[in-house]
Amino acid sequence: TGSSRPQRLLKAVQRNAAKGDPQSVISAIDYFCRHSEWAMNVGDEKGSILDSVVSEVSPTTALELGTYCGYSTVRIARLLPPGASLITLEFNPDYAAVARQVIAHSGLQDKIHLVEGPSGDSIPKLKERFGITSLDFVFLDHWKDRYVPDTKLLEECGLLRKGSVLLADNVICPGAPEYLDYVRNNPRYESRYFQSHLEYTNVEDGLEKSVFLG
Ligand SMILES: Cn1ncc2cc([C@H](O)c3cccc(CNC(=O)c4cc(-c5ccc(F)cc5)cc(O)c4O)c3)ccc21
Ligand SMILES: [Mg+2]
Repeated sequence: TGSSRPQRLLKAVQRNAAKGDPQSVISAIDYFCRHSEWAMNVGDEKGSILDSVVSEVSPTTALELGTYCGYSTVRIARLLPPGASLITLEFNPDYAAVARQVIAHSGLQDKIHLVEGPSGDSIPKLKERFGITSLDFVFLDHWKDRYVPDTKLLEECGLLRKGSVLLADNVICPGAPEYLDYVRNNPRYESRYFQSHLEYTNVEDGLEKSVFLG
């Protein structure tokens, strides 16, 4: 049978991006998604907002929920300070296989730990598995109905500390209404909405940045 969209996206990276050059990997994916096939990467417009938040936080330990093809994984990892690392969770083995190759092409594999499996299973094991005490930054981009349960799970596992920053994709499209309700009406979070557009379109979407107050 034929190739999948993630596999075609990977081919575009391998053909058009320079090995070891994260920016060229990002540009190759954005070009492919604008001119060949739309794919659910955070994209360049929301990606610039992601970049500014990651740069501001400069996390030592970062977590991403939902790797997909590794586009935002590379975007985040390229901005990490020396010695910092990004853990990214992906349950779909086909997506994980493509993401590993996209990450390898970028040359950032030493800063990234891709864990295969559902977030609900992996989150409780992060402390023991990676020897972390808390997370400085979390990017939520997996199933939108998992944003609230996984945020509660991060709290329960003691993975958030005063100042931990959560950044959630797609809070308008496809939408995460329960999540917006949770973080905006919770005294333990200080939230702010960054208006933007759905990747590669002019449909409204945005990112919600929420700081855990402890
Ligand atoms: C539990 N667990 N643990 C790890 C983990 C990892 C995954 C996968 O990475 C995965 C698979 C399928 C869907 C998603 C969520 N993403 C989306 O659904 C999305 C949609 C659109 C959009 C917007 C408009 C449309 F018309 C169509 C799609 C735009 C976007 O940016 C998205 O992120 C994530 C899933 C559950 C997981
Ligand atoms: Mg998304």
